Amino acid sequence: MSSAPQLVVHRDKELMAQAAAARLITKVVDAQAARGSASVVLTGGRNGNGLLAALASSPARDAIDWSRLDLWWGDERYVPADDPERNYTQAREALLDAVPLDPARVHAMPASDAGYEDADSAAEAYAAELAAAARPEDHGRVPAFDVLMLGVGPDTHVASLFPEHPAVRETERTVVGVHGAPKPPPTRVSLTLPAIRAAREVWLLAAGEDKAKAAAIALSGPGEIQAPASGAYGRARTLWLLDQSAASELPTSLYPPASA
Ligand SMILES: O=C1O[C@H](COP(=O)(O)O)[C@@H](O)[C@H](O)[C@H]1O
Repeated sequence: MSSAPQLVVHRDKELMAQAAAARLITKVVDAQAARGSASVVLTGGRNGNGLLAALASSPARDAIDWSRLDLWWGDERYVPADDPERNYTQAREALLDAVPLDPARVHAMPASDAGYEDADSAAEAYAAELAAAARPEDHGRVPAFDVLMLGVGPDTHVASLFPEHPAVRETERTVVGVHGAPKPPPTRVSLTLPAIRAAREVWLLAAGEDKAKAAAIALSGPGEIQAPASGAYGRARTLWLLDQSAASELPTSLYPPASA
């Protein structure tokens, strides 16, 4: 099952971050009410961190039972644990250090000094962690994440799946080591498209002028090898959350007139 993308366009990136944070709170609260716990995959990058910061400053964040939330990552820069470029470190600064999470449910991807031989072995270990968390009803090797968020890069990359790169062609493994990424740092660990597509909902975040071309290309239907963002979809829903700048090169037929 896959879902056609739905688009929501907000006035600017601040409003987009606040609205997406509100949407995430509701989604997590609903999943916890329905299933006891919720699982969310975080993204790195400016838009993802903006959303986390908006969540941190929202009074409604207390509606979430943080102890019953599993957090995973879509990708990680393969750098030492104390490197400020790590997506995990940036997420901690934006939100995670301020909320009462259960540390056993915070599934950071390994740092380069965590004792693995290389990014490929680190990826294998993360794939094993995901497989161990998948329940029989998830029907796969990764949990059926409630929400998986992806920041869309200006070149249409999502997670660490870059256009024409070997990682975006992966059809078997759920997590791979990425070598020679065009955006620094060159070595990374990333979920693959098959793992991303196991999520119930995939949310693609694109705010800012530098995302306009990427959104237009990804939503105009090229293949996922050329535009990885176009291959990211959820089983129940695929949602593009944009601001007007990022939507400026889209045909207006793709979304209703911009709201707030
Ligand atoms: O390097 C990365 O970049 C993308 C997008 O980042 P942005 O700053 O252009 O919004 C992000 O989705 C990914 O997680 C991250 O590792």
